[in-house]
Amino acid sequence: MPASATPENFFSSRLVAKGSPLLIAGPCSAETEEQVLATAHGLKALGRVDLFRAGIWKPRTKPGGFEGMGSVALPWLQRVKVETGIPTTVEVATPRHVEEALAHGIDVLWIGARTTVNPFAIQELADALAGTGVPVMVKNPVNPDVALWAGALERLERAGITDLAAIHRGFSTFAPSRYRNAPTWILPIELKSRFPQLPLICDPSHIGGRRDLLLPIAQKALDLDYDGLMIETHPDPDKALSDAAQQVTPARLGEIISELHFRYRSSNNAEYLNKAEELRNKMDEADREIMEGLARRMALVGELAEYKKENDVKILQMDRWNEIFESRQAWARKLQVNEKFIAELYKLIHIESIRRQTEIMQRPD
Ligand SMILES: O=C(O)C(=O)C[C@]1(C(=O)O)C=C[C@@H](O)C=C1
Repeated sequence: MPASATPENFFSSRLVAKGSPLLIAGPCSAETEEQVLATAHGLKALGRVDLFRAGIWKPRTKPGGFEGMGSVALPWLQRVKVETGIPTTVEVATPRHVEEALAHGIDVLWIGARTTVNPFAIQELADALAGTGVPVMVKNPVNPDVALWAGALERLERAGITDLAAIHRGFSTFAPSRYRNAPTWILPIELKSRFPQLPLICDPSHIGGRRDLLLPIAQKALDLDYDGLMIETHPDPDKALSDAAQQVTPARLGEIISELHFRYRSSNNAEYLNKAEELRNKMDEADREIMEGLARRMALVGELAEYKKENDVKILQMDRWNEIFESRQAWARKLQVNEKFIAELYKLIHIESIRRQTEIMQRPD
């Protein structure tokens, strides 16, 4: 997938040159020329912003909200680049957006979560982008579907757009959550394992939806080896026309960045390497024991299934299952293992046990 670092590759070359995560910042929406320039100069003063973002065309959930200033705001971004030297990025959702953004010298484009879900829209964008050589960032689709995210990246790559990055902005969910969009970290990790060279950027503003969550989310992303952060900033966040609760001033962004702890991928310290290896060996042993325990359990399930079959007894035993489900969580509490994790693990074990028993019950004698 996406090309490895070449000098003209926007993301990789900046990452290599900087040696630390990329920082993308700017307002959720461009509202006025003054607001855009005030934000940009505030960010310039931090001295570490790599890319200035602003929403020009805003896909809103409900009609009647602020839908962005549209093309009139593009010259404001041109001024940002001239006055601060920071390259700019906007969200594009249609071929017309691509054309207008490129005509105004926008350096990088991003595709939003509501567009990534739609392969027709992505294909139209890929066709419009073909041959432009413009760097593109692809946000995750709103629904937790890593294949759609990967599919969008592949469509762009097939159109010859190889200067790509992915943005993790969280996923919609019905379940109550402290987040605006559930991070579901396992999905970006899955994307990373499919495309190891692809820069991965976290958008804590859309995941958290609240200023106080920016720091912990950004820290977690850095600890998960993300390559960059995109954080919304506004000179007067409470008065922002969109997403007021999640925006921070450029000065606050500076504080957040200084509070972040930048860790290393690994260490050359011999003592660390020895100790890590020793602990990993012990973890290998623990995993082998877990596996042996699971194999023993599944063999017992098989024996029980044969016996049930002989005696015409059903697979599902709700009382026994409830007892197991409760008692294993109690054991977890006692052993200080995360109860929710054990609950999820036992749901999987139950499903596997049922699958195994079904196989035995339905096997012709
Ligand atoms: O105890 C049983 O009857 C089983 O079938 C075993 C088992 C389990 O794996 O623990 C599986 C299915 C039942 O719903 C309850 C428990």
